[in-house]
Amino acid sequence: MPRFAANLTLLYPELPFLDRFEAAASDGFRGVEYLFPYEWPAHELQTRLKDRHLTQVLFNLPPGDWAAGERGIGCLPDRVEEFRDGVGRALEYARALECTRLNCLAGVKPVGLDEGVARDTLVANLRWAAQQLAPAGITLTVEAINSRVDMPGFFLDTAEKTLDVLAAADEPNLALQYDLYHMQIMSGDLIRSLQRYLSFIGHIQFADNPGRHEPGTGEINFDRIFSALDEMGYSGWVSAEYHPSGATSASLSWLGASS
Ligand SMILES: O=C(O)C(=O)[C@@H](O)CO
Ligand SMILES: [Mg+2]
Repeated sequence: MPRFAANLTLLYPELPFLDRFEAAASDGFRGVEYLFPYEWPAHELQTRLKDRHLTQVLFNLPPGDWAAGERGIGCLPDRVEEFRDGVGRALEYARALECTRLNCLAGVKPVGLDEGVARDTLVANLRWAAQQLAPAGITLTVEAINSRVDMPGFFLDTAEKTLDVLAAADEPNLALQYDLYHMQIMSGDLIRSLQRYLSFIGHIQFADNPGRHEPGTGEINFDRIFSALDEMGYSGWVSAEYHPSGATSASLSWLGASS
């Protein structure tokens, strides 16, 4: 079965954030991720990881003003300096947390911004960021996020668009972040698409659809998908990034069934 990680931003909402590491380890997770580490001192996070022998699997580059609705600044031509500062900040945390994977959010394209300008900006930003991160052994993933339900206007909303941008940026440490929940909404045909894009995938996340809750609450056949990932030889992390429909530990029967 795949190596499962817990997304601590979405899982264990019943606990204060810093207590979620302990809870995830007690439930059997060996890896954790979360959206952003930046509001906590790195040493606080380091201690939680070390105490429970957890691997920090991934976190996102700074996304701009998240509270104001920004969802990344990678495609915004007037924010390149801020993007570059964010890469430096993320690198400091990644070093402290021994994290070898960062994710870049492309952002929502403002209505008046030319598509080509947004794409060129993103390609140049990704190339620059990948080159900064490579000496530290870090892979930069780029996530395709559905623009139908969760992030209207998100610039990269399909695996195909994301791979096109990655090919243009053309750096060896760039990869696709494949979130089964978003891809089910945008295109479906999940197993065939995982097979097709396997060599470009650097990280996988999941939630059932509709609802973005745990496996078994929606239409996705997770037993079949997890087996298929094994059959394909996928050896990376697969992170649970869902809103538990009740207490988190009670939502993990998929983990028990698979370990
Ligand atoms: O919304 C998602 O899906 C995510 O993975 C967030 O971390 C934004 O990247
Ligand atoms: Mg995701």
